[in-house]
Amino acid sequence: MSWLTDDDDEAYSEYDESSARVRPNPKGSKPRTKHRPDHADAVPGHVFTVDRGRYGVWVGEGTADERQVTATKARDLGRSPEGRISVVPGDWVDLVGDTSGDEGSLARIVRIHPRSSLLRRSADDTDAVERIIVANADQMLIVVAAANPEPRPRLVDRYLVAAYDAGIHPILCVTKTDLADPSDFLANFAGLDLTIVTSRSDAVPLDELRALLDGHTTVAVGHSGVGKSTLVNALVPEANRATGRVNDVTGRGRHTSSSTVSYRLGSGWIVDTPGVRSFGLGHVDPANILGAFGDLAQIAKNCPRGCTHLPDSPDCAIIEAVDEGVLGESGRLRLDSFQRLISTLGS
Ligand SMILES: Nc1nc2c(ncn2[C@@H]2O[C@H](COP(=O)(O)OP(=O)(O)OP(=O)(O)O)[C@@H](O)[C@H]2O)c(=O)[nH]1
Ligand SMILES: [Zn+2]
Repeated sequence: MSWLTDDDDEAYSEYDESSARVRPNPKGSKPRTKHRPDHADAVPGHVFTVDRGRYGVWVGEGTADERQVTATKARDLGRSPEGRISVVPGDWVDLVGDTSGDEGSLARIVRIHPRSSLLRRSADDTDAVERIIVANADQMLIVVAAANPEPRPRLVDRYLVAAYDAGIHPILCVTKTDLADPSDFLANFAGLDLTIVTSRSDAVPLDELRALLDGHTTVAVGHSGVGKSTLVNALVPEANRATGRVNDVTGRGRHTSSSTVSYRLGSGWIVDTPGVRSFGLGHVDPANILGAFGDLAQIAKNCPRGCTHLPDSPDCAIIEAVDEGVLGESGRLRLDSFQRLISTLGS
């Protein structure tokens, strides 16, 4: 299956929205950017936030010249045969114009460096139009509360699918463990390839989280009100993300943080996304979803060719294994998750 291979550009080519192509193996080939206007004086930078056509870019990171530059997108960057090109947090870009970072100065982004990953979502499952959330992330921190709001395994499944589809390693962080014991909820994810951390605001496991995040670009996702901002603020005090109160009646948080921002964390980055309420997967190839269910994928090797693994599939090895109790009750739940997701995508 192509999603498993590191060096398979073809698997990604249909998703290319731009001349800045996804290059799954960062150490592989040369940059493939087709449009190469000769901006010999361009300087590289790292996009940390985007706000209404203005891009916040770190330039000269780690040097005495380190500065934050505000930039726009050059017009020729916007004209690509494949369609509109978006620049997103996490992108490495080349800048021309006034790159001083002085008050009121404005630079222009003329190139996007090849991306090692792209995390996308569509508005809903039937919508193939996708939005890119972040580029170059290699980890996803899925934040979910043990209670208030109640954890939803299905939502986590969806994040997992998006992560695996993008080749990003998921970490599940359960917050508010002072309010409820997350064991039953976590049983849903037994056997999956993901790292699990538990947290409570009066005892955030900072050392554990920092060790997991250091050296990585980690995109933090989670439903509004789960305590993601609280977590980001604990990890990156200067982030100063707005934290909101969860409505006691509905369990829903207010939309308190609105733009995606990338913060430095040790030698890595944490990218905080605004309360993503919907996580449509209209752009995902159903064949890739099995990747989020490692134990099922293993068993699926014994399925008949072309097996959809849906309830009516004849001789499906996964269904048989679950019926025989090989994967226990949690295996049944995961098969259920998996089937729900592929049938949602197929409709
Ligand atoms: N009891 C308890 N409350 C928490 C914990 N973490 C966060 N909260 C509270 O939960 C509410 C929501 O926290 P936020 O950090 O704003 O949640 P968020 O996920 O960033 O929400 P948005 O900003 O809306 O995206 C706040 O009132 C927090 O004080 C925790 O571990 N335990
Ligand atoms: Zn099958």
